[in-house]
Amino acid sequence: MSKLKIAIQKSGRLYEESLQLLKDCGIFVNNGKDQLKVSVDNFPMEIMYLRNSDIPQYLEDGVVDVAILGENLLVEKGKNIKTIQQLGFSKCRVSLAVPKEVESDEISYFQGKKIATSYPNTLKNFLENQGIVSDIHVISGSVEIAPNIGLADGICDIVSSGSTLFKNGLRETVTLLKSEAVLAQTPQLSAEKEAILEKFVFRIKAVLKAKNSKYILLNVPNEKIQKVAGVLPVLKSPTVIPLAEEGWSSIHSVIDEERFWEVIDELKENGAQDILIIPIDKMVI
Ligand SMILES: Nc1ncnc2c1ncn2[C@@H]1O[C@H](COP(=O)(O)OP(=O)(O)OP(=O)(O)O)[C@@H](O)[C@H]1O
Ligand SMILES: O=P(O)(O)OC[C@H]1O[C@H](OP(=O)(O)OP(=O)(O)O)[C@H](O)[C@@H]1O
Ligand SMILES: [Mg+2]
Repeated sequence: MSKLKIAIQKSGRLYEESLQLLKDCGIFVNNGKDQLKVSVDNFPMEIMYLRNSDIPQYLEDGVVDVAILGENLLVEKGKNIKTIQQLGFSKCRVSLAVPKEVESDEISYFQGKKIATSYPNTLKNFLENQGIVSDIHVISGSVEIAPNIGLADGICDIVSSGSTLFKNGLRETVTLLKSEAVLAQTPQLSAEKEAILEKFVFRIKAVLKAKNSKYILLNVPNEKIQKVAGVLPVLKSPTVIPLAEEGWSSIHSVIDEERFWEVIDELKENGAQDILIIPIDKMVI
């Protein structure tokens, strides 16, 4: 029987959460990461631990079937690779930054300037579209140090919290793109592997949906059920269960975590009491 070969990052920003996602999907990995290729007992899958930056090539060549990698890398490598699913972690952006003394926020600042980056293709395409000609200097890491050591006038690199820029006396000016971890696939998959992938993606969707949703329980006087239920953004319609105390009911529903904070005051104003919010493990709808 076929196994779906999945590449995940060997170590780095994506490693922990990629493994956690597999675990949440009920896929239990047998060995530690010292082995570069490991099998799975309870799902037709084989895991390869690779460098994030090598993964696009492996996908294009069909050496691996699917992979979890940073979306920004697919843009950089420009490969013919299909993104199947956004995974919601390792969120970052690729941005231009300048020494904090530079006043300009404009892309025109970079005209004729030297820019250090690990993402030359992304930068080159962006500058071309903007009609800016710069001298791109490629370095593979610690890009933020470049302006301080006189290597460049600015940089183009990954920014998340912005603390690396801050510590190095730099300031983000222009965002080229936003990125997060994605599940991507090789151009050609056998029907058998497609079927395994479909099961895998089904599980991922259930996990992601559950992460963003919460189970909500609240008590309400019967005459206010309609009003409170009207405030709740529900899946279908809320479950209403009578309480032992006459004239009161318990309403159960599922709510987007973000929406909860939006509607909490409205729920209370409309008579909801004893509100409980509970995490959901998996959600299949
Ligand atoms: N500070 C950050 N915050 C959030 N996501 C990040 C951050 N830095 C990088 N990423 C994302 O995680 C991915 C992996 O980054 P990481 O620095 O671990 O590896 P890498 O340097 O790209 O590659 P390799 O595995 O080849 O050494 C990046 O492609 C990007 O999408
Ligand atoms: O905005 P921040 O939250 O500070 O994150 C941005 C930093 O994170 C990444 O480096 P990483 O720590 O992955 O080191 P690396 O260069 O060795 O990959 C990136 O290259 C930036 O330097
Ligand atoms: Mg990095």
